[in-house]
Amino acid sequence: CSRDEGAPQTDVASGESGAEAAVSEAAADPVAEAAMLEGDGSEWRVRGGGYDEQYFSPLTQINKENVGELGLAWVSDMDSTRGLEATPIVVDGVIYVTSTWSRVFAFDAVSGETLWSYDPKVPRGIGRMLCCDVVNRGVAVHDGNVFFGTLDGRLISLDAETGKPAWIVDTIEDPDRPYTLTGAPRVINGRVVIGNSGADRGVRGYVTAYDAKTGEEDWRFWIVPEGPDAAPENEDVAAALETWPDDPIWKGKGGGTAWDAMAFDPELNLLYIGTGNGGSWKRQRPNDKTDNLYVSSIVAVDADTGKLAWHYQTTPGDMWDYTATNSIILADMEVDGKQRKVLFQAPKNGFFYLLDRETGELLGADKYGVANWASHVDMKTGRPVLTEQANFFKEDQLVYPNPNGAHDWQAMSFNPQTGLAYIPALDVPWVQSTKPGFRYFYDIGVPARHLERMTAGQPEVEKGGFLKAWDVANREIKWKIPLSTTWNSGALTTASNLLFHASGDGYFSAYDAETGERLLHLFTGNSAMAAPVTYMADGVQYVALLAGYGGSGMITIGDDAAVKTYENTGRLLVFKLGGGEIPTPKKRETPLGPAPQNASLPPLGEDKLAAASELYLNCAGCHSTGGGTPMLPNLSRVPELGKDTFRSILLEGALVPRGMPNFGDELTQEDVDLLYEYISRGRHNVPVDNARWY
Ligand SMILES: O=C(O)c1cc(C(=O)O)c2c(n1)C(=O)C(=O)c1cc(C(=O)O)[nH]c1-2
Repeated sequence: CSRDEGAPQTDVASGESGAEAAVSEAAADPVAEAAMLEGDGSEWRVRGGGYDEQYFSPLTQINKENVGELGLAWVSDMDSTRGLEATPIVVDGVIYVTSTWSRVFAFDAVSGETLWSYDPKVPRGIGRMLCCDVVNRGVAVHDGNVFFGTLDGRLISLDAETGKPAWIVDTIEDPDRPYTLTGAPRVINGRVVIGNSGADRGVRGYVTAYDAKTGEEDWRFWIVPEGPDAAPENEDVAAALETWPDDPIWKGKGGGTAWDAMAFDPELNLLYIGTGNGGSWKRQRPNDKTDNLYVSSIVAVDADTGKLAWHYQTTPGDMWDYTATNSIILADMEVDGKQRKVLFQAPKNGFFYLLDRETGELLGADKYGVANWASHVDMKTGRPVLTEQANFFKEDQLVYPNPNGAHDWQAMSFNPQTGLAYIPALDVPWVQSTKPGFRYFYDIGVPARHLERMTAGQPEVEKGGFLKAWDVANREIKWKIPLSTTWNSGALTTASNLLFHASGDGYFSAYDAETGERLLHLFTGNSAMAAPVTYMADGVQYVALLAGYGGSGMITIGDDAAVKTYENTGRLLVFKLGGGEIPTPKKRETPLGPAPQNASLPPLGEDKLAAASELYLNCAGCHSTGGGTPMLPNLSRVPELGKDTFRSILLEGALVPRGMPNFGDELTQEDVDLLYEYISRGRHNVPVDNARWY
């Protein structure tokens, strides 16, 4: 990690009335504050449209009859060709949104004019530490300030009007550990709450609350213990420690990082946090005996103290990257004849969980996707009943879901009128293996094989990407829409019973939220991942979509993805009734796909080829195989650069300023020369065994 480059400064202003006074003042009436933030829906002030994270808007100007008339109001270039994941936040006529490399933009919500932008100058070498692209999931806006996290772990408060920093704090506990940060902060009771990322590389996850006025740290919730020999910080950590093995190997690396979902109930004053996978997917945590709390869990903490109220672990002793960081939605509804305050989640593991959010009582756990790692959840114990496929140590098993889950971070939405939750879902298997593979994972090999080969002879399931409507109270799928790509956008639903969604094939669509009938199908030419939002300005309802493909879908896009034909030009697209034509991004000069191998060079020989393809796994995590990814340069141009330049890129970091990390500490010159020969022969264009997830 090159944290020394452009190192974060701590610049904590001392608030006039002191941290405590500021926090308690803002917390005076959390219920009234939550109602104010949700308002009448004309703004989109908090991430999910409200603290309940429903991604539901009460706006009705756009309805089933007129939605077909949507066209472009304005479009803004996000200066990015990689993944864009932010939910736009709309306050006082301004849209605040983040781009790649944790940059923030403020646009006039009506004209699209750029009001200001802020670049925190994240050290570009950090790309190597990230599991899933140089993404950011957006800002929080509160009381005249814009808060956001940076890839290198800073939390920054900007003046909402000018974009100038008010304070900057470093949220990273230990700069020598491979922490990163991609999630959006939430402002709750006058505190800015933020988690972090890096579980796959071995960090100890935590969530911290800072005073919104001053940046002073107020409380921290440790998701996992430090290690078997370390004194627990408090009784919640002590309780968690009981569920970990007495083996120093997981020390400091337990994982559980909270990198996306949070929701808040102001009446109960409980903050709900979704936690991530274990720091090692296997081996180091003998999970047959230990649950590894609070990994892959929903934890409810007191919003003023960070003290645990209850927890529910969706995947005890997780070994499959089955994070529970996915959307957590709060609603009040009748379940089995009883009115309940519920919370629900469709985490990666394929089960839809319905909980009483006051107590954590499990009310339902039902498969919403294909999941063969567990047969069912025992409603008495709340635990999944594992199948043979769950055995990590048995080679070549086809497991559903894969590590992108049956649903990843893309926002699920909930319409209280239809009672349906809309899940951007995928049913795609993978093959887990303990053989060495991607070196990216700090201690394990998790290669995958070709889906076609591995699924031969397996029972047929309908694989692919879907938009699924889940009846929350009745605990069943109502309908699902098949999509031609597996990696698609978050969902938005409105009081007109509309459902908005964008797919990887470049279409922005609206559906009847009751039936799933498609009412709008607009070609934008952009593959999108982030959730659309809606707002009103000067009596006009707008729908905004941030579009730019990447994230962990970067190496797994389907053949129909628009980014194969069009440039992955990051854009904020804003629609209104009677709007205009949508200009598509520029077409690629050569559509992406496997390029020919170079037959003019002598073959490498079996041993060298095997060694080179193993080395290439270092590259494949981002650059993929079979012709490269749409987000990063196609390595077929490497021979044009020549061997010396290739060496200087990999061993000296010549392209670090452009986001290509330096591998000088890991690869030798001999390795690099071998890679050069491999790529020069076009071998990286051959989709090799073990080099793709699916
Ligand atoms: O364990 C982690 O800390 C962590 C972090 C992130 C991230 O910060 O983006 C992702 C994941 N895990 C992950 O498991 C995952 O599927 C994922 C997808 C994406 C994305 O942006 O598309 N990020 C992440």
